Amino acid sequence: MSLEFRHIAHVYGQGANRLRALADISFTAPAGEITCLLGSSGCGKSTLLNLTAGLLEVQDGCITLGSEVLADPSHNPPPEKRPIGLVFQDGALFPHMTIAQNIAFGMPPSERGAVTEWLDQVGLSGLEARYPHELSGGQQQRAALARAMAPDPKVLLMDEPFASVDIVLRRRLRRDCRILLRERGTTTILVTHDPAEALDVADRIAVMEAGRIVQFGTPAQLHDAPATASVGAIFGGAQVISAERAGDALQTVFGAWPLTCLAGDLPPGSRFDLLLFADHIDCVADDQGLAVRDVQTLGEGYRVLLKTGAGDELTVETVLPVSPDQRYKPVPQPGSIRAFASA
Ligand SMILES: Nc1ncnc2c1ncn2[C@@H]1O[C@H](COP(=O)(O)OP(=O)(O)OP(=O)(O)O)[C@@H](O)[C@H]1O
Repeated sequence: MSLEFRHIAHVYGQGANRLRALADISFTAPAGEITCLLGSSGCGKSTLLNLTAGLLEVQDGCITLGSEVLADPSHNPPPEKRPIGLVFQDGALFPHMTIAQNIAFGMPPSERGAVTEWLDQVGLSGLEARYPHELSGGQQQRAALARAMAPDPKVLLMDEPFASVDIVLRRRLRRDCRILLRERGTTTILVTHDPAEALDVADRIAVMEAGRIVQFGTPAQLHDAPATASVGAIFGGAQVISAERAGDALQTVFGAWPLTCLAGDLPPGSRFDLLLFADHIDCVADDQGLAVRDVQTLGEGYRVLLKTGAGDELTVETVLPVSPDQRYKPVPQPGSIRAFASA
């Protein structure tokens, strides 16, 4: 079943403490897909998740599940009355119950025989009699996932579910989770601030900034036609810098670059956000250029951090050797930069 958000707004506090956390959020998380809410800290991801779970009351707008209203200002059922499973960052297993008891919690008594299957599905066979503190962080997250999914919820909400496990295990957990969710066709919303994680697991991504959806689409749609420079910067190695038009050039803190470095036309206006990639910028020795702050050796070539006198930094990648004592001018390759009207 698809989960649809229509014109959701949310305010915390009153008077001088009033804070608008969400404004006019509308999108549909398609049935059986994984939709990621991606954005930096404080952009409103958890608020939207908590409104869906019933941990917060919907003040404005409407959330529907399939053809039914899940919540609106006149109808805010408590979490236990919603067909929703929840997984948080720390797993939040019941500490006084064994892993088997945790997974069985919420399952109808007639189906509790399936606990063994769930233990197998999440790779915890043989650990059913252990208590949560006797498992590793990753194993606890697997148990939390099984507990949330065992009652067969129509929707699964996950808030930074892999954040507390180390990077190697995180990749495996993500992969296992993605496979399991796809197999079961569970409509899932996953909150993350990590673009790599969103790209790794998401069928769709809702990019959030300051309480709004900046863009909603598949990873390919976001890659091919980013709505803003910051959406484009989700993809590895991208940098965003400000520029102004100065005749036939773009003036930046790193120098003036010809309009021929643009991919496509310059949008209307005079101030722009430029999206550029480190491996599309050449590094030209120039005594009037920028100082080298750091050089990192890559498999082939070097990643160089250049710095202006005012402290602005730009990363470039080059196959030519770079001397830390030499100054360099960064020169973007023709057709390599995308320009967006500055907000
Ligand atoms: N209970 C609350 N009372 C007042 N303000 C709150 C409350 N909860 C969240 N906020 C504020 O609402 C805004 C959105 O918070 P929210 O937790 O939804 O963001 P987030 O994107 O999930 O952030 P993070 O990634 O850090 O968890 C922030 O400015 C936050 O300070």
